[in-house]
Amino acid sequence: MLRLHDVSVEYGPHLALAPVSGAFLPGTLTAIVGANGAGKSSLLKAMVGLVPCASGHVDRGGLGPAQVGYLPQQAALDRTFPLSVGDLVGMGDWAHSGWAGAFFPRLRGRIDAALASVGMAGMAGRSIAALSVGQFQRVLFARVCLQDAPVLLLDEPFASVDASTTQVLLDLVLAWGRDGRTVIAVLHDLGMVRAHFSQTLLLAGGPVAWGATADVLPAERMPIAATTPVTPRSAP
Ligand SMILES: Nc1ncnc2c1ncn2[C@@H]1O[C@H](COP(=O)(O)OP(=O)(O)OP(=O)(O)O)[C@@H](O)[C@H]1O
Repeated sequence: MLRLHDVSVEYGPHLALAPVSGAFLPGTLTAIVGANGAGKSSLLKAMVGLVPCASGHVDRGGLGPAQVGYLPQQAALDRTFPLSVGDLVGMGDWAHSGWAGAFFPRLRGRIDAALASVGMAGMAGRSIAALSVGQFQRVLFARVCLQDAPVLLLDEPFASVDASTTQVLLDLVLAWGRDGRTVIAVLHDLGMVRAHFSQTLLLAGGPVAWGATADVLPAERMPIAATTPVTPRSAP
C-alpha cells in the first residue's frame, strides 16, 4: 500500500502543499482533484521523487522506482528532441534495459503491442515532433504500458485531447483497474471522477477531504475553487 505520512512540498519560501497523510487503497482508482495551483502535480512529483518532501515521507510499501509508473503533464515535456515514437515507448522498459534499451530490436514486439493498445499501430517510426497533442498523449500512455507497473500516477492524462482519444485512454485506465493495478490520477472532469474513480483526494493547498468519491464529491456541484484545507482525513 502506498502511504503518505505528513507529506508537504515547498518551492523556496513558498508552501505549495501543506502536509497530507493517508493511504491509497491498492487495486483502486483514486482521483486527485482541486483548483489550479492546489498542489496536485506537486504531490505526484513528491511521490515519484521529482521534488523533495519538505516534511514527512512517502511509504511505497516496498515498491521500487520502476514499479511506480508516472505520466507527467504533457506541457512539461520537450518534444524537439530527435526521437522516434518507438524509441520513446521503448524507454518505458528502462528498469530492465537501461536508457539505451529502447533501441534494442528485442523490444520491438512489445513496443508494437503497446502502440496498438492506444490505437497507434504502425507509428513506431514516426518522429515524436510530428505528432499531434492527442497522438503524443497516446504514445506517452504506450510508454507507461511498457513499464508494466502495478502503481500508476497520471498527471492530467486527458488534458487537451479530444473525445475519441479520451475514450481510448480512459478504457486503458479502467482496464488497469480491472487488472488490480493502483491508479492515481489528477483530473479536472468531476463527471468522469464520479463515474469511474471510487476514491477521491481533494486538495486546496493541502488536504480538504480523502475518501469515497460519493462522500468527497457529492452529486450537487461543488465549488472546488472555494475549498480550503482542513485537518487531513485518511482514506479508509
Ligand atoms: N517549480 C516551481 N517553483 C515554484 N513554485 C512552483 C513550482 N511548481 C509549482 N509551484 C507552485 O506551487 C503551487 C502548486 O502548484 P501545482 O503545480 O502543484 O498545482 P496543481 O494543483 O497541479 O495546478 P494545475 O491544476 O494548474 O496543474 C502553485 O502555487 C504553483 O505556482
